Amino acid sequence: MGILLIKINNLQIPTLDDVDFVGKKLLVRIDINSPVDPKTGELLDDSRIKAYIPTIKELLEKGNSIVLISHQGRPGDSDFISLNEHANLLNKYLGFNVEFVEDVMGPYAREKIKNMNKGEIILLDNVRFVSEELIEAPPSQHAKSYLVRRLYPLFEGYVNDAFAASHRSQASLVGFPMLLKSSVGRVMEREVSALAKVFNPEDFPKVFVLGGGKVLDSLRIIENLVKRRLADRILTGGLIAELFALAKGLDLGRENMQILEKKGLISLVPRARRILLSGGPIEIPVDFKVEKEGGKIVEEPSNKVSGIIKDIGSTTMEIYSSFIKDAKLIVMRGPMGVIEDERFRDGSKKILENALESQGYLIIGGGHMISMLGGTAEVNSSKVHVSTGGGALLLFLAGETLPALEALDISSKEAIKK
Ligand SMILES: Nc1ncnc2c1ncn2[C@@H]1O[C@H](COP(=O)(O)OP(=O)(O)O)[C@@H](O)[C@H]1O
Ligand SMILES: O=C(OP(=O)(O)O)[C@H](O)COP(=O)(O)O
Repeated sequence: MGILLIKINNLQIPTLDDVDFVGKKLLVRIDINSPVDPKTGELLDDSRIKAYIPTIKELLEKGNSIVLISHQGRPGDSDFISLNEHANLLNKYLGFNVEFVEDVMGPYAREKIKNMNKGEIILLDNVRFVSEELIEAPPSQHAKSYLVRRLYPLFEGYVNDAFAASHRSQASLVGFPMLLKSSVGRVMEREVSALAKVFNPEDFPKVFVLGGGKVLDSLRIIENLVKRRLADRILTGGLIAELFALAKGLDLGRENMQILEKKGLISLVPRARRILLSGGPIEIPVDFKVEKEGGKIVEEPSNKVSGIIKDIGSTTMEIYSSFIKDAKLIVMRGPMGVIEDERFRDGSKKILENALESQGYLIIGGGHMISMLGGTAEVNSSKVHVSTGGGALLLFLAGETLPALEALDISSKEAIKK
């Protein structure tokens, strides 16, 4: 092994400078999971796709042939789609042909991989089409999965560049490093080194703005932040705000309750209440923008909600903006509302504008909020870190060990046996 290992939380993780990936056939786990328009099925943002171009180019320039593997969405959701469109975008940004293989581990995919020539590149289809991928299990168990056993013998090395998925202990993230020589790619390397530099737990006040739809992840994140006293204020939006509103005893009306129930979120109310009782600095919206029967859009105070909640209201925007203005460090993940609908983008837009104008350092993550940046070219990189991660970013900042990084650490220590 080489010498440029990244050291975090006592883990030692090899980078591409530590491994001899030259002229090899490599499996490269990326995370190009992107927001999707539920009406048209089109990708709403391609920043995660663009982020991988340097890693891919570097590996190809070193004479490797590479097979890209990624997930997209979750079964049952409207963004659970094939990676066909992603392949077209990779083609466009790389400037040469990425072959899209509409299969993950079947005979067709394996044959294609076996017959690859040096310098060729394949994108496999959505790895979550294989049900084993969705199981959260330790690396040793995933190393025995069909997915890993079918694919690993075809490769000479594994690169994990999927920072945004590194909080998942899933087969394509933790299984392969148990059997193949492994390293992180440039995206993962950039994220962990940049975040270690810009996130100073001593900075004060630290404001976290957490919205979006992944409520279970957000609860886990908030529990960590509160336990380690890392946040001075946690401003909630999206579905997580609704959960904390219920935990504070607010009545959100029959329709919102039905929506939350359908998503299985009501059972999380006691957990949210425990966070509040332990003194968690949680702020909830004082008003919401709601859609009433017949499609009328109005703002309603949080204690008198009757329509379906779709965004934060304008008084909340003002209050949240004042907290953001005074912050030394702002961490933002997940939109304030249903941003796929133009009528409910204002809350996220206003909060983001204020964060970009503030004197504080801004760390922003999660595909949906990043899509609101409209291309990161204009962002001042000395004041803003645009992360490819959302949940992974927050858990990393909150001090959790991420399973995919842990697997690479185990892999590097076991390398001698490979
Ligand atoms: N009040 C709300 N009700 C339902 N869905 C919401 C609400 N607010 C935000 N969302 C949804 O949350 C989703 C984004 O959440 P998430 O995937 O957690 O964010 P990110 O991709 O940025 O990490 C969007 O599809 C958005 O429509
Ligand atoms: O988009 C992702 O996470 P994020 O919404 O927290 O940024 C990752 O691709 C992980 O996806 P998952 O949360 O369905 O495991």
